[in-house]
Amino acid sequence: MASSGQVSFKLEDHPKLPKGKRIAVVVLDGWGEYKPDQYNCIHVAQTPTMDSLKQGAPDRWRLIRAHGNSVGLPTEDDMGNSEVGHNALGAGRIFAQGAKLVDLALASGKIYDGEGFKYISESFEKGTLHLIGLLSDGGVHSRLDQLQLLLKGASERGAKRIRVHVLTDGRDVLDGSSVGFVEILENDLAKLRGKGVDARIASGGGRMYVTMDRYENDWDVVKRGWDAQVLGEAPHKFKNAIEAVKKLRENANDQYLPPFVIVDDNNKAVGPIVDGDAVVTINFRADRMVMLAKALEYQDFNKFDRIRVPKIRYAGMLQYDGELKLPSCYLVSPPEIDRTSGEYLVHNGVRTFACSETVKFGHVTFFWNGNRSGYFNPQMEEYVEIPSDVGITFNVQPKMKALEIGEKARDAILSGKFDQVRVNIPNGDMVGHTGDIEATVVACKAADEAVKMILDAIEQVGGIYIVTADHGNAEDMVKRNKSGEPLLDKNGDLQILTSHTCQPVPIAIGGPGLAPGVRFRSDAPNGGLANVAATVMNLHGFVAPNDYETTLIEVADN
Ligand SMILES: O=C(O)[C@H](O)COP(=O)(O)O
Ligand SMILES: [Mn+2]
Ligand SMILES: [Mn+2]
Repeated sequence: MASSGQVSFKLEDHPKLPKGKRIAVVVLDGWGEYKPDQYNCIHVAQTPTMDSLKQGAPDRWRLIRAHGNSVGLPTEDDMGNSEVGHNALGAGRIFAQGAKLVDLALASGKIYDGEGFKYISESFEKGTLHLIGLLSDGGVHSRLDQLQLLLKGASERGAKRIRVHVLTDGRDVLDGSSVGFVEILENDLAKLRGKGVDARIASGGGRMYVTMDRYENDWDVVKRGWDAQVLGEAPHKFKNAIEAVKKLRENANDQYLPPFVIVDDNNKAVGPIVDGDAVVTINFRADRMVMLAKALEYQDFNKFDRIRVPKIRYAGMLQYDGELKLPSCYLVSPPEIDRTSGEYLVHNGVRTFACSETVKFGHVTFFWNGNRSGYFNPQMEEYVEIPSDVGITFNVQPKMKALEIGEKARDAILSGKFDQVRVNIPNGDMVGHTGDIEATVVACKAADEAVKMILDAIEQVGGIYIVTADHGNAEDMVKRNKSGEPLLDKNGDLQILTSHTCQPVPIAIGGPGLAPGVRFRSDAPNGGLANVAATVMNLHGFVAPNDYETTLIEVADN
């Protein structure tokens, strides 16, 4: 992080816009714009506040891009996600993201020349190489093709015994697709065995129930993974991973499969992690790997009883937390997201409040600040986390903590202690991921109510609001063919889309504090999430740094 040294954080005054307005920055998670049909939960739900903002188009409401190249992803087919979305929103520039950086490092072979790979390869002679991560082609946290290349590359460079610990997806990809991904992986491992490499799947489980918790919401999730991956213990034992996933899917979907271990003919786990082994967590995205990284790396650790702590060589696919330097070894350097808008604004006297509930808390803090935990200046900032419900799927509580987030934001706005009040409202996304259409409609209504609460407070204090989203999700809940018609599966059932989408997201500005003449420019039709930071800086009365993506607003002469 270039937070000191040569960098000047002084921002120039905006020639026309005043300082000192209270500004609410509202991010609706998973709230895109799509055609209004019965699978568009935002359309079906009662969302009077968001609907009313739309009336301000084109001057005060428009759409912006939130996927593909506009957020630093490898291709235009890549849907947006929270990490890249909030990185772009907060940093004001487009950085090549983890997915792309790993692609490049694998394609050039540089991944094998780095310190991280050298470090783990010292275990190849005597130990086992364990690869742990999300098994899908979702491209949000990891990608199957990258795992396949790494398996090939590591075995060609001396790994003789490899164990893969798979986490099934069904969240960034269709539910049920896990079987196919395990089959592809098994096929690759069989080929490696044909070449004399002892390569097998050792354990597994569904990502939301095993290992991939985030922001310390529920350490039991990580413990279940630890028990299977490290200790070789799980309630379900199978000889074969394809059979395991098929069987466990009878009672759970891909995201929530219980943990299992693969055992040999003597019922002994084939791949616990032991002294002398190497471990790589293959996800490039940070949030859902940080907790496991801590368990693998920290000597002092009290979040759960690890029972046995093997002496391993551990590397992340990337370094997941730049501030904590976690993990200390990694295969690919993460994007260097420096000089984020949060850091600039704090240096220019903007007192900031950020809030969400646990499952999205790091989005408006950690991701917003360029994958950096902690405050830039604790005197100027306050980050409030509202504890999320634990141990449930959010279709059961689709309102989540939206109103509590709204209340905290309202109070922060009214208190007069902050110039910027920033929130993430999670409902559309978290409930959208469950694939439950009815619940997602309830979720969208609750999110809209939270927005109203915040806008009302802005109205009271003569402030400004900017409302946007990080990517699509709730606006389309079915898989479609190229002409946009819903697709059915082989049983004739609708194929429910649990993942994000590639749709654009809305952005709206307003409030009594908005200076007369402020409107969206018409000459930035391709504007995306990265243009928001400069826009927010303008509304605070500053000009954004030169290398930031351009502002979305202009001040028309009246
Ligand atoms: O981690 C998740 O929940 C999904 O893979 C992506 O959702 P998010 O990018 O909105 O967090
Ligand atoms: Mn999101
Ligand atoms: Mn999501």
